[in-house]
Amino acid sequence: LLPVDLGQSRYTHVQVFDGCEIGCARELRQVFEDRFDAPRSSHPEQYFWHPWHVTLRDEDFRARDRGGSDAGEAEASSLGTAVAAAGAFAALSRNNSRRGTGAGTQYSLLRTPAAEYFEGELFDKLCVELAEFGRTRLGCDAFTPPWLALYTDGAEMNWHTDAPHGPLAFVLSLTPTGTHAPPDADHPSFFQGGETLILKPGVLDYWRRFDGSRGLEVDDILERHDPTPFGRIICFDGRLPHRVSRVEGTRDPRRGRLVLTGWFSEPRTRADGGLSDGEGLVPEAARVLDKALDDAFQAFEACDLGRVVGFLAVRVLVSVQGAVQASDALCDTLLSDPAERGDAEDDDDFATAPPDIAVKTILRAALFEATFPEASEPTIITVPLSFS
Ligand SMILES: O=C(O)CCC(=O)C(=O)O
Ligand SMILES: [Fe+2]
Repeated sequence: LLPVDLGQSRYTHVQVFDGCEIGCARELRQVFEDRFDAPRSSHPEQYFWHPWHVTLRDEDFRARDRGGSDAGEAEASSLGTAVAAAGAFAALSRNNSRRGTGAGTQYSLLRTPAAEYFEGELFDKLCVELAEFGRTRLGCDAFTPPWLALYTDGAEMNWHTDAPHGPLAFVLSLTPTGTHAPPDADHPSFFQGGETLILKPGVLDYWRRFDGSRGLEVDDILERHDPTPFGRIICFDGRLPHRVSRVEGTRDPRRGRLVLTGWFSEPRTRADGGLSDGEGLVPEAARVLDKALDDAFQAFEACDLGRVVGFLAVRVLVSVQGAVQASDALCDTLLSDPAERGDAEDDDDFATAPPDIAVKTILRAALFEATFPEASEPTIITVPLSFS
């Protein structure tokens, strides 16, 4: 589990945070509840929801080709549009030959941009808290405009990936504890399903160490994350195929699955403490960090490591004397390209292929060699590194 010393860090595809990481979660929920207070009258705020429904019929593929919900268009306009187009586009293979399934559902749920649904002040608070959560827990303090998504009976998100959106997807549960239970659970619930299902990373490397002596069952293939308890945050590598299982049961929005979702994105270096200039590092310290990173990158090249892809957020602790005392991974989705990885490794774990580990070992060494300026108090630096 992260954070852990860089030398020990391994690809971590999901991190789950229970407890009250987002302090305003209850207020967000309350706003949602309040909108049901007078069900027989009508207020403008009651009309925010968009029924997002994307099928596997030809027309919905054609709509994408026309640019209706297309990443090409999204890039040209706002980030919000990009997110709107996101799931649908990412879900469909870039290979245009996939056509004519004819029926079936890719996405079917209600959603609305959280920035529209919540009033300015509360939304600002949410953004501050999400940024703080991302910064301290994951090393990412920027995120795409979040969505509020509502699932009642029949709603689902079919299998897809979100590779282009940012290093980590997040799902904050605003679903009351106790409303959900898996099928065949011992206790009753308002709905079943609505779980975030993620294909296990090992399944994606299926043939590498194929064991024909043993059959796999659902828990060997999929990882399941329940939509409750309330306040849970699931952060995962959106490059992995994932879905939200179909909700069955309640049609009452108050008893369904309500989540706030988005992607942490555009990370930048942050510093807190003696060497901070408020956000980043003071120039003299920034030069030391740049030099250490430069050294590390030169060493990667000299070692001719294979291709490594993913995201690494490193938290560096610097003493008042300027010595590096710790370098921990907060977020680690680094993987080696199997095509360049060879078969030399003896580690059973798909995630622990050598080049990505070498990257971290080298980086750790370079950071520990750095000497930062002296300061009146220790400094915590968060360094986000994207490898592509
Ligand atoms: O709600 C979830 O658990 C996942 C949401 C998701 O995959 C998405 O919004 O792309
Ligand atoms: Fe997704």
